[in-house]
Amino acid sequence: MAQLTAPDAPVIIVLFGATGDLAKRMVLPAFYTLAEQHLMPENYLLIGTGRGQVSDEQFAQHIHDALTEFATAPQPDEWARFSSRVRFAGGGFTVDDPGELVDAVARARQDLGENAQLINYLAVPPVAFQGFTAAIGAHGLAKGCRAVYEKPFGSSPSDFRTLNAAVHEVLDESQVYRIDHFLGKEATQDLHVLRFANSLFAGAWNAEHIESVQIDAPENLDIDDRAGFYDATGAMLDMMITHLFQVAAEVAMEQPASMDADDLQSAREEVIGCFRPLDPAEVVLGQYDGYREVKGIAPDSTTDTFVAARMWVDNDRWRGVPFLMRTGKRMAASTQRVSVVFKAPASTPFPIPADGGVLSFSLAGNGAVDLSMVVKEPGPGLSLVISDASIVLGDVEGADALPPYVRLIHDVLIGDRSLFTRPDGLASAWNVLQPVLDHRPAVQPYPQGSWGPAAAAQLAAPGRWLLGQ
Ligand SMILES: NC(=O)C1=CN([C@@H]2O[C@H](COP(=O)(O)OP(=O)(O)OC[C@H]3O[C@@H](n4cnc5c(N)ncnc54)[C@H](OP(=O)(O)O)[C@@H]3O)[C@@H](O)[C@H]2O)C=CC1
Ligand SMILES: O=C1O[C@H](COP(=O)(O)O)[C@@H](O)[C@H](O)[C@H]1O
Repeated sequence: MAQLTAPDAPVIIVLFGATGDLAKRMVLPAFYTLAEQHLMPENYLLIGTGRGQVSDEQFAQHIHDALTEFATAPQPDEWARFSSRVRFAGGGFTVDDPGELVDAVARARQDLGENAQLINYLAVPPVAFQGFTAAIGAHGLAKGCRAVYEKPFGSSPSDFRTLNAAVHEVLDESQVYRIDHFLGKEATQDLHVLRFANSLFAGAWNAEHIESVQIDAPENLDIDDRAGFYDATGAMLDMMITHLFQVAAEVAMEQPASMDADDLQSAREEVIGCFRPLDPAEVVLGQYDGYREVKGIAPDSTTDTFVAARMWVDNDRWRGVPFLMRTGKRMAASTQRVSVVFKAPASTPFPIPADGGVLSFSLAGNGAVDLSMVVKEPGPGLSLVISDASIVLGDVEGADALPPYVRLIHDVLIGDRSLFTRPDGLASAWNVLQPVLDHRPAVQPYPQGSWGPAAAAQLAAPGRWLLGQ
C-alpha cells in the first residue's frame, strides 16, 4: 500500500462529545497517534466542545489522562507540541445558542488561515446528531466542511430517513463521513484484497464452491458504563445492522470497477440491496442472565444483548449460501472472525474430514488470515487430517498496521470516503431488519460465559458454528 502522508492544508477539527466515552477511548488517542506519526498537517487545531464549561488546560489534561489510560502515556516533547493545539469551547451548541464554538472556530481561522479545512466530528449519541447538524448549518460551520458521524446512523428505519434528510438539508453527501470502524480494520480490507488479487479465491467465490459464510463476533465484555446507550440500542443495532452487515457486504460484493473511493464504496453498498429481508424465524435474540441487575438497566428490560441470524443474498453469486451472523455480550469468548466455508469436492477417491476447506479472517487487532485444509497425515498410511496455515498481518514484511480509528480519521483528513457507509446501503440495511422489528422474536435468556441461547445452534444446521460448539 502507498505510504500514508499528511495533508498539506491546515485543519480545524471540532470534536463534539469531546469528553465522552468514545472520544477518550478511540478518537482522542487516534488524533494523538496521527500527530505522533506526522500524519496531521503542519498546522492544525483541535477544538473540543460540549455543554459543560471546561478550560483549554482542563481539556488538555483530560486528553493526557485518556492517553495514559487507553493508549500510552505521551512523551513530554510530543505532548507539548500536541497540547499547544488543543482548545475547548463550552456552553453547548444549538440552533438558538452557539455557546463558545463559533467564536472559537473564528479565532482558529484567524490563526490558521481562511483556507483551513474544517472537520466537524460528531462523537455523540445518535439522538444528538440531528440537533448538532442543524446548528452546524445555522451557525455557518457547514460550508466546505467534512462531517463525521458515529454509528448507528439512526435508531429505526423512519429515524434513519428523517436523520438522512436533515443531514442533506445542511450538507452535501460528499461532505458526509459515516464511520463504521469495522471497515477500517486491516483484515476487513483483506476481505476484498485477498479475493480480487488471488485467482485461487476469485474463481471460487460463489455458490458453486462456497457452502456458508460465518461472521462471528462474540464478546466477553459487558456493557461497561454505557448502560443508557446500550439498553436503548441492543446487539442488533449496536453490532449487526452496522458492523456485521458491512463485513457481510465486503464478503459478498462484486468486483469494483477500480479501487477509487467511489467505486469501492459503490460495490460494497450496492450488494446490501441484494440482502434478503430477514425472516424472524431465522433470527435468535438473547439476553444474558443478570443483565437486568446492571446499574442503569431497566429491571424489565427486553433489550437483546445477543443476536444470531441466518441471512441470504439474492443474486446469482450467492443464491442458496447462508450468511450466518452472531454477536453478543458476556459470551464465552471475545473474537471477531469471518469464515468462508468451502464445499467438499463433489467426488473424491477417499472419505475426507468435514470442515476442511475454510478460509477465515480474524478481524481483531492487526488481523490474521487463516486457511484450514485437508492434508495427508505424514506417515506410511493414507490418513487425512485438517491442518491450518496462518498469516499474521502484523508480521507481513513492511507491515505498519494502523488501528481502525487512526486509519479512518486519516481518510477523513485526506478526503477519502471509500471506507465509509452510504445512505443507499444503510437504507437497504434497515429494510433487511424491518421484518424483525415488525415481528420481534422473544428474547431468550442465556448464561454468562456461554455461546448464547441454544436455539442459535439450530440456525447453522445442517452445519455448525465453527466457533465454540
Ligand atoms: N463508546 C464506545 O466504545 C463506542 C461508541 N460509538 C458511538 O460513538 C457515539 C458516542 O458514544 P459515547 O461516547 O459512548 O457516548 P457518551 O454517552 O459518552 O456521549 C458523548 C458525549 O456526547 C454529549 N451528549 C450526550 N448526549 C447528548 C445529547 N442528548 N445532546 C447533546 N450532547 C450530548 C456529552 O457531552 P457533554 O455532556 O460534554 O455535552 C457526552 O459526553 C455513539 O454514536 C456510539 O454509538 C461507536 C463505537 C464504540
Ligand atoms: O461499535 C462497537 O464496537 C465494539 C467492538 O469493537 P472493537 O473495537 O472491539 O472491534 C463493541 O464492543 C461495542 O459494543 C460497539 O458499540
